[in-house]
Amino acid sequence: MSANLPPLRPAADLARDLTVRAVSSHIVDVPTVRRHKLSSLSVSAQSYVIVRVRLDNGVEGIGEAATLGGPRWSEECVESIKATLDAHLAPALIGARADQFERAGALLDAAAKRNNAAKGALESALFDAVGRTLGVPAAALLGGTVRERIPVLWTLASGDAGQEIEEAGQKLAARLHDTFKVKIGAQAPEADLARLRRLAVALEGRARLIVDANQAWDETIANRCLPELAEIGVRLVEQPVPAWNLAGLARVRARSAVPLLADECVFSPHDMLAVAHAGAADAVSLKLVKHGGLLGTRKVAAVAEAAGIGLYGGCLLESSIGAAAHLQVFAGLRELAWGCEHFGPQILTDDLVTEPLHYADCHVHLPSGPGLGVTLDEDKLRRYARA
Ligand SMILES: O=C(O)C[C@H]1C=CC(=O)O1
Ligand SMILES: [Mn+2]
Repeated sequence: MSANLPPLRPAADLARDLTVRAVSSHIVDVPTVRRHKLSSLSVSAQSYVIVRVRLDNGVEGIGEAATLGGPRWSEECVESIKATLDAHLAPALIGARADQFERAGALLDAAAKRNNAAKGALESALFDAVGRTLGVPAAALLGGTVRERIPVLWTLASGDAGQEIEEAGQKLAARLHDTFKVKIGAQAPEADLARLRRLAVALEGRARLIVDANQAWDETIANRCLPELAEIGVRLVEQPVPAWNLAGLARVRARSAVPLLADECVFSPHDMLAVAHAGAADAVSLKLVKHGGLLGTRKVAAVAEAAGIGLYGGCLLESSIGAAAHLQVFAGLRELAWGCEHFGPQILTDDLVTEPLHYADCHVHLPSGPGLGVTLDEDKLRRYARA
């Protein structure tokens, strides 16, 4: 053996080092810079559960479960996530090997049905801890990267066209974003169409627009509005009808000149397969909170890829912790045709990490450090932790 190489460590040593020793979780509430209005909810603060996993080797990994408006975007809220983590998911992982990600997933699935946001946070923390131990980014543990930065859009969601035009103008001027997702469905369809027309005229030639109805419309309204959205120049329409109505979504898609993006109707790989079979979408929004972690996100992406359905890097307004976990997955997907929407860290008045994600030239950059690539700021955690 060369004198320069460190001696190989016995496998048993490494296994013991990587054993999960402790898991803890904290609820935090971080204010947003302005009110963010979706079809069925509105928030002025984002609530997360921050999960910390400590290994036998002393290394700590972090993960984040995001929610939007309590249990109104999906069924999980920070209170239920923390309770499930503390009582069921964490005990299932204590003593397990952190680097056996697939096995850890099976243990979590055996301990609790669904609860995908909670599982996603815990699995993120495992990837972070193992990556930090080995000195490699989580993306390397998933097969490596094909890109180091990703186009990132900004969401306009105050509901006030004047404010939204001004906000988009600022983002364009700073070269932070040139694509905007407009949240619709909180008001009558005609009012949203008028708002979109104003935005399209004000931003013409400078920006691309997509819309997200968050399940607000029925099939009839969708069929009535989609031709007008096409005329306005909207590039993509996200979840126009309820998640349960796949057949309706497929019928809307058959008549639509604008591509459709599946969001709330795709949590599991089985959901993705059903969307593919129904021909209900052109693209899918990938999110850790829906797919239960980095591996689950890869599985949903693989089904979409097999069906020729495009990939879009979705978010739930995560801080830099949750956003970084997403970027570790997105960086390794061969095609990410629709870019991503991880603007979350920028809509918060403050972040939870020592060095927030880097945004420039309408892209968000994959952080370069080991694990998730970001470091928890203990002071911030204390400041925003719920009493
Ligand atoms: O897409 C959603 O439904 C959730 C979220 C993501 C961006 C945003 O503004 O809301
Ligand atoms: Mn959506």
